[in-house]
Amino acid sequence: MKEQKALQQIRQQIDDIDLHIQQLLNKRTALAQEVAKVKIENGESTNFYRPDREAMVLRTLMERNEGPLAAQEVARLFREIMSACLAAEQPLQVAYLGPEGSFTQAAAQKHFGGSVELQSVSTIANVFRAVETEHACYGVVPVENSSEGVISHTLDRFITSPLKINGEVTLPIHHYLLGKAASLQDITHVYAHPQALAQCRQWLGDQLPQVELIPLDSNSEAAKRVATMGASAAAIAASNAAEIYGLQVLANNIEDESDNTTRFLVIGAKDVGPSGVDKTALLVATKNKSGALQNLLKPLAESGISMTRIESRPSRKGIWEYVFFIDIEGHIDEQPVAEALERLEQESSMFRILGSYPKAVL
Ligand SMILES: C=C(O[C@@H]1C=C(C(=O)O)C=C[C@H]1O)C(=O)O
Repeated sequence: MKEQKALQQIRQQIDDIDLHIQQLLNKRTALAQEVAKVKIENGESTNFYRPDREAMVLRTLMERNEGPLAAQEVARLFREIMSACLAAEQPLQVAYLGPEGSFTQAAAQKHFGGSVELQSVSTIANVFRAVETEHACYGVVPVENSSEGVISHTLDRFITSPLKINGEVTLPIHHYLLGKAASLQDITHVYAHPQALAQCRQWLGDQLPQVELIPLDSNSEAAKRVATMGASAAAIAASNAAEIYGLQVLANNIEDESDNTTRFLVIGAKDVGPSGVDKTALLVATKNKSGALQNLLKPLAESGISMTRIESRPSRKGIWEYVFFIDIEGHIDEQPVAEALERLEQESSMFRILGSYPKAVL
């Protein structure tokens, strides 16, 4: 009886707080709508998304958090609040490498929250096209995996696309073997994206040494296909693909590296302002790979700008032997970065800034 009363009192307090939270959320939404009005008055387009501002809001929340809610949880909740506020200004269309249930969809959701309109697109090239043709405001594509390296399809599209990098998302990746087989012995074919096949190479070699491995455009495409096939077919995909396509989980966490992580890029048509903790991606070419590369990178080293990644790819244009994808820390609007890049540009035969964007917060 006493316990019941105590619970009742606590729940009354929770109800009161919920009322306040709800009123405050509606006030916050109304203010976001006011921001939208001001943006329209200033002649901005109806794309109100500001990744720099959102990153700043999330970082501030995490820094000042005193618990008992974990900072990561607070950020996740506010990610959703901002997503809802933005949708109340104007819903965003975001194209991602599908089909439904793909890791890229999970990355898009993690970055934009649940209130955006997600559009499933069949290839990386089509994600770029959807944004280039303004069928979507933003796109999300995978760019590198911690165990398998770079996704060259994505990098190669930047050589010809005018789009900018507006953000990054990192996602821990766990692979599942999905299908209808009663036992692993019944499986003769395994379908998946080449990256997933590579990330599970050892497990497949140990557990299914005889099967034929068939590469497809995406893991969820593999799950979708396997759903129409007999019990000898299996797919490697994310766990949520099992539910979406009505398949059984035959084995879980089959990736060879337990800390397997994929990094995704958010692409858009516009530049993003500085958020205080940013990265800049460059596309640079030299005529002579070995000698010129050192000169190219000297301005960065001399300005103390840290380079977080360099990747070389064949230029595909014939004029240059190689192009380099370089990631550095800092935003192009910061003076030391701008100065170093000006010098770097002088050393290169082609130079493009693919975008300055906030470092992933979540
Ligand atoms: C409200 C704004 O618009 C959007 C919504 C935001 C929010 O809910 O805090 C932040 C940035 C924008 O994506 C704004 O620009 O401040």
